[in-house]
Formats: sequence, C-alpha cells, structure tokens
Amino acid sequence: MEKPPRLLLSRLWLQNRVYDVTLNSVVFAWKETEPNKKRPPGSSWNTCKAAGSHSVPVCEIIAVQETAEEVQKKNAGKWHRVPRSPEESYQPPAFTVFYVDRSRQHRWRCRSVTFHCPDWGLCQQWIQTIEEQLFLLTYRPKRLLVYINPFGGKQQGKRIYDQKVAPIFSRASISTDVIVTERANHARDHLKTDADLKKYDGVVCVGGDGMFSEIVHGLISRTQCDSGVDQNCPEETLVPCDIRIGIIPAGSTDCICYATVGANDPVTSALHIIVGDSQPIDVCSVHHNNTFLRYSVSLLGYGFYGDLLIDSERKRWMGPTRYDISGAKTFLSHHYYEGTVSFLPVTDNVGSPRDKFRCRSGCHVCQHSGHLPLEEKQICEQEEEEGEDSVSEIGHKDVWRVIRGKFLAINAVSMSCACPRSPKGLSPAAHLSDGTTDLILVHKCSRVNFLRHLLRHTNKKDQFDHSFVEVHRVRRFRFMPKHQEVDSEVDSEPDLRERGKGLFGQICRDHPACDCAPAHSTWSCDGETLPHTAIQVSAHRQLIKLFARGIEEQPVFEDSTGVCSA
Ligand SMILES: Nc1ncnc2c1ncn2[C@@H]1O[C@H](COP(=O)(O)OP(=O)(O)OP(=O)(O)O)[C@@H](O)[C@H]1O
Repeated sequence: MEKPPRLLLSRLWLQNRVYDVTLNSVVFAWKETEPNKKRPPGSSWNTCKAAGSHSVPVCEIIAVQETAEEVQKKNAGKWHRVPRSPEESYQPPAFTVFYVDRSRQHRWRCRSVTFHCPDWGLCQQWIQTIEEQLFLLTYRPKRLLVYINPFGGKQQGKRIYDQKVAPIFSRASISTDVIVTERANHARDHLKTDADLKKYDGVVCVGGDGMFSEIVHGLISRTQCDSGVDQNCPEETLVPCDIRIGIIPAGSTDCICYATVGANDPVTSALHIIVGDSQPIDVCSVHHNNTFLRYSVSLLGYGFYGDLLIDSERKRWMGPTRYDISGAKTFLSHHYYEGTVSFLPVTDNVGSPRDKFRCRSGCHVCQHSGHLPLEEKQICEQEEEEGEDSVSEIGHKDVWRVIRGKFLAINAVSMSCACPRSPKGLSPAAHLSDGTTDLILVHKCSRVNFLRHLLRHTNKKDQFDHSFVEVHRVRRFRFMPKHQEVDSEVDSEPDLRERGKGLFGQICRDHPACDCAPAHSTWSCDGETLPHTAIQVSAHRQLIKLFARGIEEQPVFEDSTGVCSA
C-alpha cells in the first residue's frame, strides 16, 4: 500500500537524546538517531531510559499540548538537579503528545511523550499540525451527555467518573453535560422525552448493566417514537439509533462492557469513547402478544437464570455475593419447567454457536451475516407434534421449529455474556452484531449432569457437548409455558375455563405451601424480571452502537520505556 505523504519531519530532543520525529496522516513516529548525543544546554530533567523507536497511529492520539515547565519537570520524574544559573534553568520549548497505550488484558492507558524543540516556531508547527490531523477525525465525539448512577455497584460511580474519566475527557477537549440520577429510570425517562439529543455526539452511562439497559431503552424508544414506529408490534422493523453509547463500568455486573471491550476498566472505556470507536450491537425485542415488554442485549433466561434473579433480588442487601448464594440455592432446588419453544433458525449466517473462533474486533461473521431483511424471507410455520424432549428435524429454509419438553433452563444469549466469573461466557461463539441470538435449551437432567454443564462455563470444555443441551442460532423465537397452553385451550371453551381454573391449575399456582414444583419460572431479561412467561422474541441486527471496537486480538506490547504514564 502506498505510504501517505509525510507532513513533518524534525530532529527533536526526548529526554536528552535526539530523535527523528515524523508525522503523516496515519502515523506519528519517533526514532532515536544519535544514541550518544547529550541533552541540549539547560535541560536537566532526564531520568528515564531512552527508547529506540516508537509509532502511534494518529487515530490513537488523545491530544497534543504545549508543555508547561511544571509538566516537563513532572515528566522528568523526581531526580532532577537544581539549576545553578538562569541559562541552565532554561527550558527549551516543548510539546507533549498524549496517546493510547495497550496494557495487559485489553486495558488501555493514556501515556504521554514530551519533545523539546530548538525554537518556538517549530514547536508551534508541530502542535498545530497534529491538532489539524486530530480535527480531521470527525467520528470522534466532541460533546457527550453523561448519566451517573451514584448507587450502582459499590456506589463509586461518581468518584470513578470524577477522578478517572473526567480528567481524560477534558484533556481530549470533550465537553460534557453530567446528570447524576436521582431515581431508577431517571436516565431512561430523560432520554425518552427531555434530552436534546441533537446537541450530543454520544450518551455515556456510568454504572452497571442495569443502568446500561435504562439508556438502551430510553434511546431505542426515543428513536422509534421520532420515526413513527410502533414498538408494540412484534413484526415491526425497528429504526437503528444514530447516537453512540459509552459504558463506564461502575456496577456489580458489567457484562456488556466486558464483552465489548474485553475489560471492566473505566480508563479503558473512556479512551475507547475519546478515539470515537463504534461497535454495532444486536438487540432483541421481547413481546407478550401485541404488547412490548423489554429489550435485551445480553441474556434472556428462563428457569435457572430466571429463578436465580428472583432469589438474588430478595438478597440485594448482601451485595455481589448474593449471586453466589442464590446460584447455589437455585441449583439445589433443581426445578424444571414444561413448555413449548418455537424458533426460526438462521440459514444465512456464516457462523454457528459451536464454532471454535470467537467474535473479535472487525469480526467477519458480523459483517457478512443477516443482510436479508426479515420480511423478505418466506416464513412458513410448520409445527411438529412430537414426543417430549424430542427435536424436530426439518431440513428446509426459514421454517419454524418447535420443541416441547421439560427444561431446566432456556437461555437466549445475544452476545457471549463473558465476564470475569465466566471468561468464555454462556455462548462463547455468540456474535455482537450478526442479527441473531443463541438459543440454549437445557433439558431436564440429573443434578450431577446439570452441574457438569454449569462448570463448563468456567473451563475450556465445550459446554454444549452434552446430550441434554442443545443450542440453535436463531432470529426469532417464542415460548409458551405448559400451564398457559392448557389455559388457552381451556379459554376456547368457556365452561371448561371456569371449571378448570377453579379446580386445579390455580390451586398449585397460588399456593406456595403446596409441595409440588412451580408451574412456571420467570424470565430474566438483562437482569430485570418480565411480567409474562409467554413471550415472542425478535433479534434486530445492529440496532444500537457502542463506543467500543469488540475485543481486540492479542494486544501488541511495545517497549514504552522513555515515556511517562499520564
Ligand atoms: N439514583 C438512583 N437510585 C436508585 N436506583 C437507580 C438510580 N439510578 C439508577 N438506578 C437503578 O439502579 C439499578 C442498578 O444499577 P446499575 O446497573 O448501575 O448497578 P449494578 O450494581 O450493577 O446493578 P445490578 O445489581 O443490576 O447488577 C438500575 O437498574 C437503575 O435503573
């Protein structure tokens, strides 16, 4: 590929050594030229070892600024000699470039490097030229609307933002309007109706997955409302949101941040926002008949995860340990639930849930899957009457498949749901933006087998390689719990309905003291419970965009000796 033309080349000083510093529209680079040449007269601040050569993509430069004397001294570290004369205390003009540096485990840090110039003119030329290049990066946000949940996670949201994020936003000349939420759904309601979104290049949420879900609901609802789309209609094609969302992790569960960036680290997330990353994300809409219930971007779980959520909500006072305790309790209760799952498997997707490769930055599956709009597909419903726990085998395209059975868990996973506790996630090969969700059905099995399945979330073994587990990549699915199937059959005959309700069904459902297993579980939708168990779910390809780039492949570590962390 042709190299872009050089914009500047100068011989500058970096910590007593001479470097050839170059800039083109793509790369800012510096290379040591005269290893033995000493510092310019008057400079006395060197302590760091000189580096060989470095390069930083221009798109990862955070800012450039003229370097004040204090900054020079600070950058030089604590060992600097007291100047003996005014000449010796002379500081040659300098500029500092702040840029992204990759650290371990997908963390990013803001580093800086200060160059000394022979004269002010050259120093100003460097600053101006770099600023001009940054100005051309029009996809970078300049104005952000920030919502902080002061009560998320360990209640550190405000401190995290003020101490770790606000200083780097200000260094990158990003202006912000900050709203500290005063109640649950404050951010959602503000986005839905009041926020003047035209003023902003992005919305940032400081909190956990619950807070992120508020932002998603506010933005999607606002976009549909502005475009005249009826969210209550399950068949509607939703309009994608223009404005990007940034997540500064400050909750007890930060699964969305982890799955889209690879780390739960506020500074890393802030830097992804500053460089203007954009990662499209699929969203599932959940309906009950013709009523919209919620959107889901991560886990929609019935059975094990639904029960776990209900129990953990009662134990909120315990903090994050509640998930372990509720997990153990739900596992021991070993409830299974009967019902019918119908789903529309994808046929035009280049990936599968059993793939070995993972969705990573620039994923080709996300780029090439699901281009056919739903309505263009010929959808014919073909229900198979089968025995319990059996799977229909219909070979042709775009046909709904139906499975009746007893399930310990039904999970629909729109992204891997990887988190520090489960580094591979519930569906390791799920994709962020291929327009699908991975439907995982765990059929009734022994406790030991179920434990074996759960343990595979934490180790390297294929968690779907069990006879009682099946996984399908789907575009849509429906679930009907068995007791409602009975109800709807009974509904059609009014006499029976009265008798049936009075006699059996209602007794078991309404009396917790009754020793029989519960008739139904509850859906957990990204950590919130749904009021209905009979639901229809549709995956919407790339409905929202995050300030993220997906998890990067193995980060490249460069020797960054000679530059100081900001
Ligand atoms: N000011 C507020 N007061 C009370 N609740 C709030 C406030 N602001 C936001 N919330 C709600 O708090 C819930 C949890 O917030 P968040 O996701 O930030 O933290 P979390 O500790 O990770 O939560 P979770 O327990 O869901 O994992 C969200 O569902 C949000 O609606």
